[in-house]
Amino acid sequence: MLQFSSETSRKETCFVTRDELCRAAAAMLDRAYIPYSHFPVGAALECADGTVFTGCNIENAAYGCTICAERTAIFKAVSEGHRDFVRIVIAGKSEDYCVPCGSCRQVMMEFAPEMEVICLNGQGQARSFRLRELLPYGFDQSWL
Ligand SMILES: O=c1ccn([C@H]2C[C@H](O)[C@@H](CO)O2)c(=O)[nH]1
Ligand SMILES: [Zn+2]
Repeated sequence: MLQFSSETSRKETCFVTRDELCRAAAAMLDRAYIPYSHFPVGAALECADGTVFTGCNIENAAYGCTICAERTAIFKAVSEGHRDFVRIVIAGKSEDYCVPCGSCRQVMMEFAPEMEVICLNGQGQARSFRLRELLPYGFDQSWL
């Protein structure tokens, strides 16, 4: 868990700039455990109160046990009592913007259907989406 203090601080809580959030996501690329794919991904998730949770992808010899960077960050947040997500940055190293997989989109939909998803490529360029754009007609609690 990270708490940033910057000039963007509002009220008594600390809020992170988009740039800081992008840097936090990119810094997680070095933590990725990727002996099989060699495809590092980093993530930084901002909660409504300004708390930031980071994550990386963690692979396993039983490939299906692999967890994505986004879900690492989200599950860290939920397990610490945070469910109100504002935005997530996903950082990759390739030329293409690193977009979230279907499972991660579904997990984001559970908690924050209106959240912003910012995808970075290896050059640090960003492309921003709304989760609803990435997962139209997503399945949620309203169906149950
Ligand atoms: O958005 C994504 C897409 C893929 N991966 C990981 C899973 C696996 O470790 C590697 C290759 O799929 O990248 C993520 O962490 N996030
Ligand atoms: Zn994923």
